[in-house]
Amino acid sequence: MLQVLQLFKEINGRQILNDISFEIENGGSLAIIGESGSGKSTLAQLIMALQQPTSGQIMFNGRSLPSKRSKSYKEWYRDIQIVFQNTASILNPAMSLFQCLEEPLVNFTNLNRLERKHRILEYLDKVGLREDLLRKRPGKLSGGQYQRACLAKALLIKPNLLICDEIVSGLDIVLQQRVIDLLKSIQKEQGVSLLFITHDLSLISGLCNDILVMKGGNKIEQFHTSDLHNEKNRDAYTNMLIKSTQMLETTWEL
Ligand SMILES: Nc1ncnc2c1ncn2[C@@H]1O[C@H](COP(=O)(O)OP(=O)(O)OP(=O)(O)O)[C@@H](O)[C@H]1O
Repeated sequence: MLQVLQLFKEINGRQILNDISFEIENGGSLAIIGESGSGKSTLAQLIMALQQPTSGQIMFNGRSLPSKRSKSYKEWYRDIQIVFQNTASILNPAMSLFQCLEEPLVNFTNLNRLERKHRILEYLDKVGLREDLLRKRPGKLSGGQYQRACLAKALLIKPNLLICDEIVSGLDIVLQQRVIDLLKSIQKEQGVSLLFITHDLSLISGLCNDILVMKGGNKIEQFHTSDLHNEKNRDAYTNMLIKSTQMLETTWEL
């Protein structure tokens, strides 16, 4: 279980996160929504131990957040994987896609060469990429292929928690749906917990059990996804986000 307790983050005297607490049960899924600059990515970076909080606690399956230099960092990083919005630097441009995907398997598993190859082919298929792409350098992949390759890289070591930070924002609507469907089936098959960060409410239904709304570094509210449209119980800010999503969808249909 992931537990985030009274988390504060200050950068250059500015409060970026202000008393954030939430939990994700093993196999559970939480969407974090909020406008640009609300602190969503900073929160993800803290959970990945890429930055340290000013105060507060992050626990995963009973262990505390390690510092990046500590021995337990490797274990933390094996259990929690992240796919970023801006993925351009995730895959080493000097390696083939096969080498990029093999790297985490070498670092985090005891699989032999043949087993690694099978695992890579299995996940390549899951994300809908062709085998012949494995010989290519990441720079030769299209944006959608690159994003899906990053997802395969994060998933093939079978993490317990996957953090997705705006991972479908740059994709067209067909690819967006494909990635969402993939996440749903991976959740079902592997029981991976999911923290799905987005500013787009329309992506969440059927994917996440709970929604946490953030604004200006503060947690506005958290509720079950089925209560999203229960307008009377929702904060005015959440209702405003819902309305703006509906307006965008209507414009799209016209
Ligand atoms: N290293 C940093 N130095 C200074 N300010 C920072 C730093 N990192 C984040 N911020 C500020 O913290 C606030 C929250 O940023 P963050 O990227 O976490 O928000 P976000 O909700 O993920 O936004 P987006 O959806 O646009 O990615 C922003 O105002 C940002 O400018």
